[in-house]
Amino acid sequence: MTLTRDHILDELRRIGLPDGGDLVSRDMIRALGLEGDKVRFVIEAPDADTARRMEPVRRAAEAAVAALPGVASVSVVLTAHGPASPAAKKAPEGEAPSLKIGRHPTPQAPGQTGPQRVAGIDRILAVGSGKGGVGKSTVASNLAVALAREGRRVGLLDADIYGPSQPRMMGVSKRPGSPDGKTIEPLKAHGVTMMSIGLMMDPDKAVVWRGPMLMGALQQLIGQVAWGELDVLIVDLPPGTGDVQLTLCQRTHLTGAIVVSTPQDVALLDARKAIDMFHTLKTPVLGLIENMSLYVCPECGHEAHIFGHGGVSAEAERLKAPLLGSLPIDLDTRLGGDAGTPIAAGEGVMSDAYRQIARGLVAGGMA
Ligand SMILES: Nc1ncnc2c1ncn2[C@@H]1O[C@H](COP(=O)(O)OP(=O)(O)OP(=O)(O)O)[C@@H](O)[C@H]1O
Repeated sequence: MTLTRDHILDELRRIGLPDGGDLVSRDMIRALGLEGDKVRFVIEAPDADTARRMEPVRRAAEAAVAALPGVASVSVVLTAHGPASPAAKKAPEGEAPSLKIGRHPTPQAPGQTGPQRVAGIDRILAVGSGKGGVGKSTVASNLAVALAREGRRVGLLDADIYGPSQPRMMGVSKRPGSPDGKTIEPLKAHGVTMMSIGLMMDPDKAVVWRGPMLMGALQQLIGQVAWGELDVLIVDLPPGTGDVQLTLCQRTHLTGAIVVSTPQDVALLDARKAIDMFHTLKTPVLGLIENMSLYVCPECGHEAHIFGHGGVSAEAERLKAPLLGSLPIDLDTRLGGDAGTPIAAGEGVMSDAYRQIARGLVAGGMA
C-alpha cells in the first residue's frame, strides 16, 4: 500500500482535542508534506496559550503518524496563529484583519456544483500569461485604470500569490482593515477598488503554502473582500498553469480570460499552454494582448521589433480569438509601474492604447 496524504489525515482524525473535535475537523493541520517516506506538517493552534497546552497532542500526532506503515520519519511543528504584529497594529487603517489568510478552502455547499457567481460582481476577467515577466501585471493594472476612466466600476484582485506586484504598481501599501473581523475592506487607487494577497502577508516572509491553502486564500480574497457592486473584477493571476488558475476557473464563474504574451517564440509556446489550460477548464479565452511588441527609439524614431513580430497576432488567428491590442516597449510604462501610477492614469500614446483596449472590452460586453 502506498502512503498518501489521506492516510495521514485519517490517522490525525483519531487524535482528539481536550476541548472537542480532532486535529483535522478543527482545521489545525497546515503544510502537510509527504516526500517518499518522510512526513512533515504543522499544527496551528488558535493562539499561543493553546499551543503551549497542546504539546502532548503534538507528540501523540507524531507517534501516530510514525507508526503508519511506510513512514520512516515524522517532523511535526506546533505553531500559533498569533495576534497581529506590532507593526501591523500601527497601520493607519486601524486594526489589521484577524482573518487567517491561507486557511483550507471550504467545500461547496450541498447542491452547489461547478463555478459559482460572486454576488455584486457582474463580470470577472482573469489576466494570465504562460511565462513570468511578460507584463501581465502591468497590463492588468493599466486595463483596470483605463476601464475605470471609461466610467466602469472596476475591481482589481492581485492573485499572484508568489510575487504580488499590484500594491507597488497601484501605489498602495496600507494594510486593509477588517472592522468586523469577517470581511476585508479593499483599498482604492486610481479609481479602482483593489486587493492584493501581498497586503495581507508579511513582505519579509517567504510563502510556503501548499495547494489547499492557496485555494483557501483565493476563495477568501474573492468571497470575503467587501468589493461592493462592480461591473468588472480583473484578476491578475500568477504566471503559468498552477493551482490558483485551476481553483479560480473551477470555483468561480469567469466571464473569460485574457492572455498576455510578448512576441518571441518561447513566450508564445508558454502562452499556448496557458490558453490550452483555459480551454480545458472551459474558460473562454476572450483575446490576446501582445506586450513589448515594438521599440521606438526616442532619439531617431527608428522602430525595432526586439522580441520578434507578428507571433501573437498569428496565434490569435489560429485560436480564432481577437488580438485585443499590441503595446510597445515604453520606458514611462515601466517607470509608472514602479512609481505606483499606471501609465493609463495619465495622457499620451500608451494611455490611448489602453483606452482603446478598454473601449473594445466594454463594446463587446466583456467589461
Ligand atoms: N510595455 C512595457 N514597456 C516597458 N516595460 C514594461 C512593459 N510592460 C511591462 N514592463 C515592465 O516589465 C517588468 C515586468 O512586468 P510585470 O511585472 O507586469 O510582468 P508579469 O508578467 O506580471 O511578471 P510576473 O509574472 O513575474 O509577475 C516590470 O518592470 C514592468 O514595469
